[in-house]
Amino acid sequence: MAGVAGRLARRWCRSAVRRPLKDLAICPNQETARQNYVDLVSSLTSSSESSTQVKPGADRGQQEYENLVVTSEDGITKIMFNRPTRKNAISTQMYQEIMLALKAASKDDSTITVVTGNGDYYCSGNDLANFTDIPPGGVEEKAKQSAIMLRDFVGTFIDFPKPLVAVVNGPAVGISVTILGLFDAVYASDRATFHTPFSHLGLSPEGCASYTFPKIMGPAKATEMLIFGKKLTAGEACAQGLVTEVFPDSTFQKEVWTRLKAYSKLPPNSMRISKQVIRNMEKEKLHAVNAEESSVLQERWLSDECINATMNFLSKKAKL
Ligand SMILES: CCCCCC/C=C/C(=O)SCCNC(=O)CCNC(=O)[C@H](O)C(C)(C)COP(=O)(O)OP(=O)(O)OC[C@H]1O[C@@H](n2cnc3c(N)ncnc32)[C@H](O)[C@@H]1OP(=O)(O)O
Repeated sequence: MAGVAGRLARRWCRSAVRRPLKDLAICPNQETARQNYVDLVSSLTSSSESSTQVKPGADRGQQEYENLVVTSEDGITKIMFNRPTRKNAISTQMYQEIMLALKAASKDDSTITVVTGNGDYYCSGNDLANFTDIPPGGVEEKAKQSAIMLRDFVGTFIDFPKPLVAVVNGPAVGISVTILGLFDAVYASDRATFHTPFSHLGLSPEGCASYTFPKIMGPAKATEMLIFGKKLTAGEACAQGLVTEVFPDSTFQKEVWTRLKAYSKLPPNSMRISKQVIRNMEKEKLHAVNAEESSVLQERWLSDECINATMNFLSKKAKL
């Protein structure tokens, strides 16, 4: 395994050159109730003050990321996955970039944050080549590092303080589907599909889907997705409550962005506080679920079922 993995790693792994990223502090997401009240009243009573809190993107430079395009305009920060030739598969570096981009968005002056994909896919999930980059500590160490990264990655979505919207422009696979349960709205093109083939890959659910999916769609439908790997159309995902609304692909971008621009003009503090009210009771539970899922996956990654499925994909013997 180590020899094959090493050869595949050399073939697959990206250059070690990393573009430096600005060190971004995490914005405290728990203000005092008093401050929230003062902010909220200010935003509702003073339109001029509210507009200073939501500056359009003119004064914002575009942050440099290797695998994302992040822009901020009209009160909306857009985080776009940008590895279209890899169907926007999430590499190790990309997980880090997404976390940085979300942390930056959580404290910028936008009101809404949108996640979307560049090209024909929304995202094909975890980059299966991530597991070929074996550290000196071996596969056990790799599994441990991956579990920590996964827990941090999903935790960033759990804690995200503003309305978070997914604009699902095409097929979505794996972790890009499971974390949708942590978004506040999901708009999908009718070209999009939703696929979590964990059993096919010898894996188990992450992204808190083991908790959010049964809650959203009921245990029986969640089983079909998370255990049997049933791929849903956008219409099916909408009927089951995972997707907010489906649009024809021909008008998808225009319709969704028109709507989001209107929503972004709503008072930002009010939206943020409403999100807290809706989500905060669940946060502790979600972090516990995230920790448990990550720890179970740490074991799964070392299983023969998972290693064989990954090797089959990387050696071009299998696709979904
Ligand atoms: C480590 C931290 C956390 C891990 C969390 C656990 C996460 C779990 C998951 O996300 S499970 C889901 C994993 N994803 C997959 O299994 C998808 C694998 N990809 C495919 O089956 C297919 O590529 C496809 C169905 C998505 C698209 O098929 P097709 O339209 O025929 O395109 P290509 O296969 O030719 O794709 C183009 C190019 O991209 C490479 N690629 C696509 N997806 C991935 C991927 N997920 N990982 C690695 N590489 C991917 C594909 O191999 C092609 O490469 P090539 O041009 O042949 O070199």
